[in-house]
Amino acid sequence: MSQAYATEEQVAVAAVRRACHLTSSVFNKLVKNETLTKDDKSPVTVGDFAAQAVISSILHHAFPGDPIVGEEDAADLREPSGKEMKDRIIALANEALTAELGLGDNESWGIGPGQEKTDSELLDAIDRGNHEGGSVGRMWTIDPIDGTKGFLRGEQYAVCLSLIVDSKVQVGVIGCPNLPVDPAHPEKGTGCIFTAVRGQGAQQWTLSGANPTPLTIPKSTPESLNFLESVEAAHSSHSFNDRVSALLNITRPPTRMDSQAKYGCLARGDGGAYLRTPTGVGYKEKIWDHAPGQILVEEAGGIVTDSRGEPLNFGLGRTLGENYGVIAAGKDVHARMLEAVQKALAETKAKV
Ligand SMILES: Nc1ncnc2c1ncn2[C@@H]1O[C@H](COP(=O)(O)O)[C@@H](O)[C@H]1OP(=O)(O)O
Ligand SMILES: [Mg+2]
Ligand SMILES: [Mg+2]
Ligand SMILES: [Mg+2]
Repeated sequence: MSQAYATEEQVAVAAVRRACHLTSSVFNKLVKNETLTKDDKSPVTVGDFAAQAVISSILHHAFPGDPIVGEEDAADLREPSGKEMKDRIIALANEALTAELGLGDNESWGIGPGQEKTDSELLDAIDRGNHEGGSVGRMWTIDPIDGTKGFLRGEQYAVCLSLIVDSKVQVGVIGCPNLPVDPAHPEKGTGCIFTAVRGQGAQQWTLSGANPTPLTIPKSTPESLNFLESVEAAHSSHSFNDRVSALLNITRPPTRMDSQAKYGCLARGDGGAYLRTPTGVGYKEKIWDHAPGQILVEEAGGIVTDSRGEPLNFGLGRTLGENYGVIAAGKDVHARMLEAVQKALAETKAKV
């Protein structure tokens, strides 16, 4: 008997790999009118839309009944003013979908030469990400470009996909085209895919889907430990992390990086711990921003909770509900970190 979720993992890797090639090739060709500002003031590019179209189209061919919770929607592209951008997105998505079959690919997933899709098929694929989420049944999450600000700076970003079943993440895939394969050996170049299947461990692959390496979070000491945190101070409080670092006697400076590449780095031992603290009231974390990272860290032997020590709840809808931040670390570090976070939170409350 084959292992649980073997096909889901294979399809997810194929989809993320095609989306990674698309986003990294589009970066060099991006022009000014190919980025929009969304209602929440965050940027979205032709790369985000086209990558969601590609992943969603592949999922629809492989698992037609599965709902999708995706970050983007095609409303702006259906407006007459969005025609130029839409045409570019359709061309990019079709180029990615019709590229030659690679390792593990199957043409029944709607990919390979000759498998062009129509405009309306691809816009519908983007909009199929409108599922409301919930606690029952299967659903996929797509973040076609996580860390769009990092992508636009030419720094880290990630193509993120997960399968959630009855609120529990079962498969997670994170593609990081700009991440060094091995930080100790820059000559090996960039581009990694991280995968995890519940109960089957975590792995790092090359972008072409070769050389899987199992990942385990190494043990840390205060001297070897450092934080992985957002570049954007508006996404996670840098000063709060500094206070937690001080409480833990951490001497190394934090590594700042956009996107769920941080979870990949934690899983392979590039940094000691991931800490994300709300910067104000109102922002709710999205499930697509943490589901693949959570399973990756857990399968690499770590723990992921919020600042109360509770597991993240992926069954509440498109968001994680009220925002209590995220703490992710190896088993030996997590309890100490939780204690320090709670102490720092109590200090903050005492001040106001
Ligand atoms: N105020 C906020 N607090 C926390 N995360 C945010 C906030 N605004 C946007 N984000 C999301 O944080 C994620 C990136 O995290 P990081 O900074 O750690 O890389 C993105 O998905 C980004 O959304 P978006 O995709 O809309 O840019
Ligand atoms: Mg994101
Ligand atoms: Mg995104
Ligand atoms: Mg975004």
